[in-house]
Amino acid sequence: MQPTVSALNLNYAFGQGNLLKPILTNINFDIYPGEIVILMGPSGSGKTTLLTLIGGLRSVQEGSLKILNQELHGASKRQLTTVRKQIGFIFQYHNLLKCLTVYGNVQMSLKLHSEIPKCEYRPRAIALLEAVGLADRVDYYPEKLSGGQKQRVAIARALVAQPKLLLADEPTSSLDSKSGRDVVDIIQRLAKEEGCSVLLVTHDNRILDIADRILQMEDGQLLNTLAQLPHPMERLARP
Ligand SMILES: Nc1ncnc2c1ncn2[C@@H]1O[C@H](COP(=O)(O)OP(=O)(O)OP(=O)(O)O)[C@@H](O)[C@H]1O
Repeated sequence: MQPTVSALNLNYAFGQGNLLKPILTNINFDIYPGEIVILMGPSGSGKTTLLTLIGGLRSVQEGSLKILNQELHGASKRQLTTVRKQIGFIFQYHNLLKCLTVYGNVQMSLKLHSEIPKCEYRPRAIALLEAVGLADRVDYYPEKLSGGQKQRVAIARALVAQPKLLLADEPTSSLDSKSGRDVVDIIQRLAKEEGCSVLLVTHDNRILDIADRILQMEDGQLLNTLAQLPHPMERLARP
């Protein structure tokens, strides 16, 4: 089984010369198809930086980072765009467009994919909105929705094009505990149904049970490295 994400000796720094500030040091890990991995660690330890590298939103400086078999180190803008299109993103604040309805926000993701025929936009978007429990809010504007409902629209938007990888940065931090629970339950259910790998950054201890694996980051290093972890096939084989 090919990993969805594969990081090898990955280093990253902000700044240059005397002001060089190492942020990520010798990061090694893999994420396999269908796995849900939670990334935890103190504020400033480098979690968001790692997530944005994986999402092709920053350039890899040193080491290897393969996403869906595409090496991001040295990748062209075009290659990065192609990789980004295959990833679903969910951020702390849903980032919905206020001027578009719920349907319009979800449909936007599909428009990035020229291979998806226009006639499929509506049925696909509605199916996802039903899956996140918002079938009756399709034509609403975001301002009429609660925080939890907005975040569920963001999930639908992230998953509607059936990405192989979902990156979520603090998806529950702006939500009360019940809405937060609903949001991660939906992420877990849809990810498993679609065989999508998930990397989720959180400080929220209440949602750790959805993880197949938890990675701890401290001062830009992963504490539990790949070498100490069982291979996913081994885990699956256990009773
Ligand atoms: N654009 C930037 N330029 C310089 N330093 C930065 C930049 N962005 C982040 N940093 C620094 O990099 C370090 C890691 O930041 P990062 O946002 O990845 O941490 P984090 O673990 O996600 O933190 P939090 O949990 O608070 O979101 C921090 O010390 C931060 O100040």
